[in-house]
Amino acid sequence: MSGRLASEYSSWKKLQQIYDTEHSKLALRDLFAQDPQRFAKFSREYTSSDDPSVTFLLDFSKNLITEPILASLLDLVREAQVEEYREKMFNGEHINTSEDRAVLHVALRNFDEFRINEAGVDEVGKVLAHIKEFTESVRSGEWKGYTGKTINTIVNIGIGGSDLGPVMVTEALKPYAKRDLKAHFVSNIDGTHLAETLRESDPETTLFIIASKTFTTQETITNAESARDWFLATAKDKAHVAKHFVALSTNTKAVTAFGISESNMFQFWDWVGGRYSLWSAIGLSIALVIGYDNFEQLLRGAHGIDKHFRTAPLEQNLPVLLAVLGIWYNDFYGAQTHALLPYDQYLHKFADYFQQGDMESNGKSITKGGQRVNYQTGPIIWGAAGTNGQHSFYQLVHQGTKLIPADFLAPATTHNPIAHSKHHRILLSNFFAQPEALAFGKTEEEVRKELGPNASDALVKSKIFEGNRPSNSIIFPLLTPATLGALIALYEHKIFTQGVIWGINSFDQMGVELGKVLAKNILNQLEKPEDVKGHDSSTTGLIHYYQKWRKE
Ligand SMILES: O=P(O)(O)OC[C@H]1O[C@H](O)[C@H](O)[C@@H](O)[C@@H]1O
Repeated sequence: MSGRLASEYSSWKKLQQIYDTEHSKLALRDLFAQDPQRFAKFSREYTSSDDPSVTFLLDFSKNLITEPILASLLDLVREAQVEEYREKMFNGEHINTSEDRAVLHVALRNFDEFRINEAGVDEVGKVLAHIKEFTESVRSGEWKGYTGKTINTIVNIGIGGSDLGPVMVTEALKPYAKRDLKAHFVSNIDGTHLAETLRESDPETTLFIIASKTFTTQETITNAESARDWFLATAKDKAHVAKHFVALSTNTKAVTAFGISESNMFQFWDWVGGRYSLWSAIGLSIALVIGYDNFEQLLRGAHGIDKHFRTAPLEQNLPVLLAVLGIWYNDFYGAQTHALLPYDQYLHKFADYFQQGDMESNGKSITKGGQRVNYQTGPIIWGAAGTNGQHSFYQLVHQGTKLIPADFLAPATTHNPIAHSKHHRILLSNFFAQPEALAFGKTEEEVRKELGPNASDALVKSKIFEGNRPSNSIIFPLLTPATLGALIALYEHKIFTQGVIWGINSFDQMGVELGKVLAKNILNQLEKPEDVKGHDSSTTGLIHYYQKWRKE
């Protein structure tokens, strides 16, 4: 990010030229046939320097690249000064320029490395100790509700980054969960979300965790107030709130005004972006569910990738490699989306999580210098756990008109080896088969041979798989807390690298504001038709229609 548009870099221009002259000739079938070393050249194994059990293989050989293309992509990384910006991030420089903030989620999991001079960084250890002490007291049953009963239900109330990380991680690490502690996550302002959760909860044994960086988010505060009303309808005395409500926030004033005492507040800081906050106090629900030690493992796993990202040469640097491959398709091939396809039921929220992680970070069209970009920025992230997706949208991925680069992720071993791991072998056979089918397809000749001489042309054509559809495969031994931490950090730094190349600020989210402001105004106009003012005819018509039906 040098103040210039990415498209002005000579490496970008070179990539455009390579694309124009070579892309029609780039065929995975040929590339593999020509080079028996292709897998060896285009795959890397990561092993954490702290903990050898945290390891995975990234195979990116099924991408539409050659060694010169990869070299040019890495030149782009250099020309965009990604390494300099990476240092700025780790050093706590205020790279979130629009909000004048440091971007230091890496400091939350920094167990041994670097020193940063930023308010709050020194307190990270203190907050972790608070999380440890509190989670141990709740999990052991020492912490009692207002009638002396132990807590058996937690309800995290938060939205966006104060919800998605804890949801994704507690699902992913269910094998490590304390099974007699039920965890619910209420995010939506739709009263249904809270009502259905409260139906399953008992005020005497439920702990509410109000998770909000700003403590001003309309959804969260409204849900928290209604939860408090529900609690007090039984508990009566406001003093009992202290045993059943804690807050995770940067805003002490608003937390205490809500009625939660500072001692029941877990602090974090403005240099933790919402979508990067699961490593902070926002992870309290994770620590409650899987225990503090496992939570710390999650952080340590991420820290291992931080060190890798910071020190590995670009050719070996996994987040950088994922980033440039994404740029190749997004900016030169015109791919609009990127699919995350974990072959692991426990990772069924992984794509949801990175929808915010990636799209809120890189869904920008103005550079840090205020210029409109003339290229594509962040991709649309989507996906679902395998093999379910295969029975729904894979048809389009294999034979549709769109190019959909995808990451396939899978654990080599399972936490649930039922039927002697038969399920897992079937799952993995699909994990191996899908990228193979996407890359190599099925030729007309192969289809004709299979169908025999009497098959109609139309039938033959409908069964052809063009192939040449790129993917990455990531395989790891087992989904442990530390491995999950490493995988999340891998994608965080991929997103960072892409943002720097595109010259955008990956750490603000101005695009979510306008709708909020309009909703506030409309909320005041919902009562009477004559109040509905200042809108277009469509919005006015919709509100009027609602008013015909509204009950209270
Ligand atoms: O944690 P909070 O302050 O309640 O914010 C919750 C979420 O809402 C905002 O609108 C942002 O778009 C998200 O980045 C954020 O994670």
